[in-house]
Amino acid sequence: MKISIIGASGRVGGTTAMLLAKEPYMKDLVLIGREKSLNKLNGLKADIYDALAGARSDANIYVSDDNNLSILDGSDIVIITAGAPREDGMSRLDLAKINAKIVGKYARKISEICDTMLFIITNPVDVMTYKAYVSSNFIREHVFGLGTHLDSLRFKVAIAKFFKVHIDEVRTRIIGEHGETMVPLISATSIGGIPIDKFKEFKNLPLEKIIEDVKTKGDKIIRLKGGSEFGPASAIVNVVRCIANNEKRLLTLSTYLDGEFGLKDLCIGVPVKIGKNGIEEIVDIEMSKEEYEAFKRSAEIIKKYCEEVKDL
Ligand SMILES: NC(=O)c1ccc[n+]([C@@H]2O[C@H](COP(=O)([O-])OP(=O)(O)OC[C@H]3O[C@@H](n4cnc5c(N)ncnc54)[C@H](O)[C@@H]3O)[C@@H](O)[C@H]2O)c1
Repeated sequence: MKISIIGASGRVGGTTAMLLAKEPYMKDLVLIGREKSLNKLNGLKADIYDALAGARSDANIYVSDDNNLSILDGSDIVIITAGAPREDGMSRLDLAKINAKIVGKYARKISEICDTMLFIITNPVDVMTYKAYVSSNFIREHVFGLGTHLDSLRFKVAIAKFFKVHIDEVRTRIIGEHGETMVPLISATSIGGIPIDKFKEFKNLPLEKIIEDVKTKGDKIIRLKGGSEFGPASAIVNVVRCIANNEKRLLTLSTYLDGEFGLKDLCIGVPVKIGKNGIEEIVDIEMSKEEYEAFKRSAEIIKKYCEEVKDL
């Protein structure tokens, strides 16, 4: 596979590059950054090559600045992690507007160069996925964002630790915004195939605290070590692996809705089947009344932001 990363000089882009280069299906990995990041990207390339022999990977790594995006031609997937960090006094909408210009510009240019899949990581990720979709001429199956996949993984770990079971026994997901209004789907949570609320210990599960921890996990990691990278990069590789191996797993990614779940013209985290064709199905599940109400509230907030950035 040929996979390109725009924003590879950053934390998430760099760690994703390292993890991806070791995957068995990787043939060509392209690292893109701004001109001023070229030294860093070349250092990253040299460092990753050192790691490949032990991993028995013979992937090729290429580096380019973003003035030469034609190198993206032939990419199966282009991952966008480029974005400005939130600064003091900046609202989420301020950041959304700045990053929408960056993501929109790249999405438009990429769609002029090649037919590929766009995988958006830049925050606010639902709004950026929408901006990438409307700025490119790609079909919606080929434009998706990391959405609440990482949040779902964080929730899964917390449940496994509480019930003291192996992580693989837990099935769960969080849908909605990758942000404050995310919605945990207890109705879709099971341990060893048994609905979680059938367990006696369920009544002691500190659900509100766990959800608050999931919501603030990113901020906590930023405070403690400057930013998260292993979690997001591993979540990104999960998704890429599904596409590379045509795994058809049900993950929770941000995708463009056109009537599913009663919603239109926004991108939001929902269960999707993912395989070699990208988003192969939006899984329009039933949820409890309370969950659906919370999901709709989450969608309203994202939609407002999408409208603000649509024509930037
Ligand atoms: N969706 C998720 O679950 C999730 C998880 C973690 C991080 N993120 C987001 O991913 C993005 C990257 O995070 P990070 O920790 O790697 O950040 P970072 O600051 O380490 O890296 C950002 C990258 O963007 C580039 N960049 C900055 N301004 C740019 C501009 N104007 N034009 C082009 N490129 C520019 C930087 O050079 C760098 O390569 C952020 O938006 C972050 O919020 C999303």
